[in-house]
Amino acid sequence: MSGEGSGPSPAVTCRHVGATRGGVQVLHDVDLVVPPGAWVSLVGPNGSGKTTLLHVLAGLVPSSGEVRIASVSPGRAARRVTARTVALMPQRPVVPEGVTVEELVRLGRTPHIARFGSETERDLTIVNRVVERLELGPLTRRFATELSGGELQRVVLARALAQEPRVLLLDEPTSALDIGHQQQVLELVDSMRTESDLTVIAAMHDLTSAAQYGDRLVLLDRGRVVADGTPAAVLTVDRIAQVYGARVEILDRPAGRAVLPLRDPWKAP
Ligand SMILES: Nc1ncnc2c1ncn2[C@@H]1O[C@H](COP(=O)(O)OP(=O)(O)OP(=O)(O)O)[C@@H](O)[C@H]1O
Repeated sequence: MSGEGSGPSPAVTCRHVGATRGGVQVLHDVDLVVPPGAWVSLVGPNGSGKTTLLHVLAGLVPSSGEVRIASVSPGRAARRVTARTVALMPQRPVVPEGVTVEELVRLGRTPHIARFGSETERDLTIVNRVVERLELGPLTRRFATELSGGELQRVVLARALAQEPRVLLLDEPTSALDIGHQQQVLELVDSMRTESDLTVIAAMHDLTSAAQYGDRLVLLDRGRVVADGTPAAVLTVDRIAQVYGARVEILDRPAGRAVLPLRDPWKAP
């Protein structure tokens, strides 16, 4: 599962990566090699370091060890170069006042526009295509600050996709979405992944979605990778009990592994 060997160059390489937040070490010795076109679901309890790892990969948080996205070192390369290679859909997007949905999505093209240049026909075509695929047409003239949480989440994903990155980092991409939009968004990302060899690394709390969309799961616990493999290898009843302190049943379905939370039968009415 490492993606090493004689295949294509990895899309993502982390070797012995560590990171501190507020003076505390929150990532320890993370090794991760991801081939182009893979979907890696990053799972783990609250505070286990998922967002920190995504921010390290996006070059937003300094780290020790080696980090490469394609041939770019995100913490060291110029921001524009990094932003043409890797896009982050943040968990808590910050939206400036007075910016419309269309303007926000168009901001995704900024790293591709020459300094002092303006948008080309191609930039506008890409923005329109993303808006159409996420069915955002009716929202384009609205102010982004006035959207619902789920609407904003889809707009922020559109901005990241308009960036045309090689690697897309998603931080809880469906946390504010209803069940229909969850499926729509995850299917869309998956089809863009297969169409354009996009590499996806998605932090997800929903273990069923993580297993059904990810061909590989990386489980973090207290800043360390404690399991890395197929959903079937990583998601076991015992491991979920140990890492999350949760009681679950595992269901194997044609679409993949499903994780069903169960109430303690002694406490149920
Ligand atoms: N800016 C910060 N300053 C200080 N500590 C931080 C900061 N950001 C994160 N941390 C701490 O780093 C640790 C890892 O946080 P992180 O957000 O990466 O976890 P997570 O797995 O994404 O959590 P969640 O599932 O709750 O979103 C936590 O203990 C968190 O409190």
